[in-house]
Amino acid sequence: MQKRIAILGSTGSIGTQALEVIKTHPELFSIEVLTANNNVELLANQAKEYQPNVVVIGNKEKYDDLKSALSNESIKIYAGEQAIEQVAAMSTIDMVLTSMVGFSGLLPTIRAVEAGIPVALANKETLVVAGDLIMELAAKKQIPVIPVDSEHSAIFQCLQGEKGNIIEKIMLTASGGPFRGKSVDFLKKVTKCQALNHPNWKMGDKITIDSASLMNKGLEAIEARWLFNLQPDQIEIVVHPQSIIHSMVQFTDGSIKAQMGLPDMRLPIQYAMAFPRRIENNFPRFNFSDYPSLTFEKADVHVFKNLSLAYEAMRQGGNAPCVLNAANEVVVDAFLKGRTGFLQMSHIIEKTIEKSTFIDRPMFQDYLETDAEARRIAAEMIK
Ligand SMILES: NC(=O)C1=CN([C@@H]2O[C@H](COP(=O)(O)OP(=O)(O)OC[C@H]3O[C@@H](n4cnc5c(N)ncnc54)[C@H](OP(=O)(O)O)[C@@H]3O)[C@@H](O)[C@H]2O)C=CC1
Ligand SMILES: CC(=O)[C@@H](O)[C@H](O)COP(=O)(O)O
Ligand SMILES: [Mn+2]
Repeated sequence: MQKRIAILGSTGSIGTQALEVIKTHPELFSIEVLTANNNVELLANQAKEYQPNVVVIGNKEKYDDLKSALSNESIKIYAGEQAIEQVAAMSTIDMVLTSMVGFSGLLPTIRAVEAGIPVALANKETLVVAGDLIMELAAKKQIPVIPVDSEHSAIFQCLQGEKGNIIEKIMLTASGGPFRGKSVDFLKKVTKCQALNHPNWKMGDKITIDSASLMNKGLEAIEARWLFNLQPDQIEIVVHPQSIIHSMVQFTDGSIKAQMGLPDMRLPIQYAMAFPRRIENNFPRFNFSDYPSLTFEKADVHVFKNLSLAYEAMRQGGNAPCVLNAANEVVVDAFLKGRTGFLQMSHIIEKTIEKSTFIDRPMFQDYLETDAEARRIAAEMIK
């Protein structure tokens, strides 16, 4: 029986790789829903090839273009944020892959979980913003949230077969990004082009900038906290420039399990979609002789302030990670548009956290308001 998949963000890096996996395994997966924000051309081509029941374009202004591109197909076409939310809860879906970027993933993820649909979660920002509410809802509904993010997939894989409260700590590996080992002086002058040049992974622009600033690792620590029910002190960052060990779990008896392989997101995507099965593929295999040394370092939290900011927000709790995320989305967008410098990003995030209203025990509406307030505050500092 095929698993009917909804891919939210099918035109992005994760979305297109998920479609590659699905294409190789038509006996296991079919596409029920595809969504994108602006990229009508790619969405329409994907729809023609994979014949989903429904496609949605987030930007309503693109609806007519999508409709005419798909005029010869019998595919339902919708537009707008709310339509994405609604399709994420369709009863004909067996799994939602959240591969849209940023805060935009929050509401569709909640709708999917509310509707009792298992989630393969790539969109880490969703858990950074409201991990407490989402994991509580998922537990209540007994719905699996299966990580796609490579580090979290690694931990999830290490935990298979283990029982009880057995995690002493986890070690999230970080490549260190394109600026590993560089000084503050160097970072003052780095360009968008340099920051987008990730040493090991080809990803969307937003996460690539996050990797360069180490905010990605901060967001991943918060993501791990919620996925695996950990305290901040149980989450350690280990810089591993080769990105071969995708993360590790140290158990209460001191034993460490690691998951490793070449950096290829198709593997964690496939693992999440096929879970609990492991399925075959012909992805390139890791060969030890190609990597005579796998190395490990400490992260430089003085140069890469984002990592400390994220840990502080995680420790502070409440709506602080939501503020951090919103400010980060604003500054990354500004950096990509050449409107702020690389180091200013951390400065603006720090100031936004200082100026935002702290809420100790936020409800869902508080998160929406926090996100809006933090975006306003951060944007003011970019003008
Ligand atoms: N890329 C990777 O290897 C990894 C990514 N992740 C996480 O996965 C998520 C996706 O990353 P990635 O694939 O790199 O991102 P991309 O930028 O490549 O793709 C983002 C996708 O989301 C859509 N999208 C963007 N904004 C909106 C919006 N406001 N509303 C609806 N849809 C939107 C885009 O549509 P359009 O093309 O039309 O703009 C596109 O389909 C992120 O949260 C990232 O942190 C995690 C681990 C690895
Ligand atoms: C592929 C993936 O999961 C990314 O989140 C990756 O981890 C980014 O690399 P960094 O370790 O440089 O952040
Ligand atoms: Mn990752």
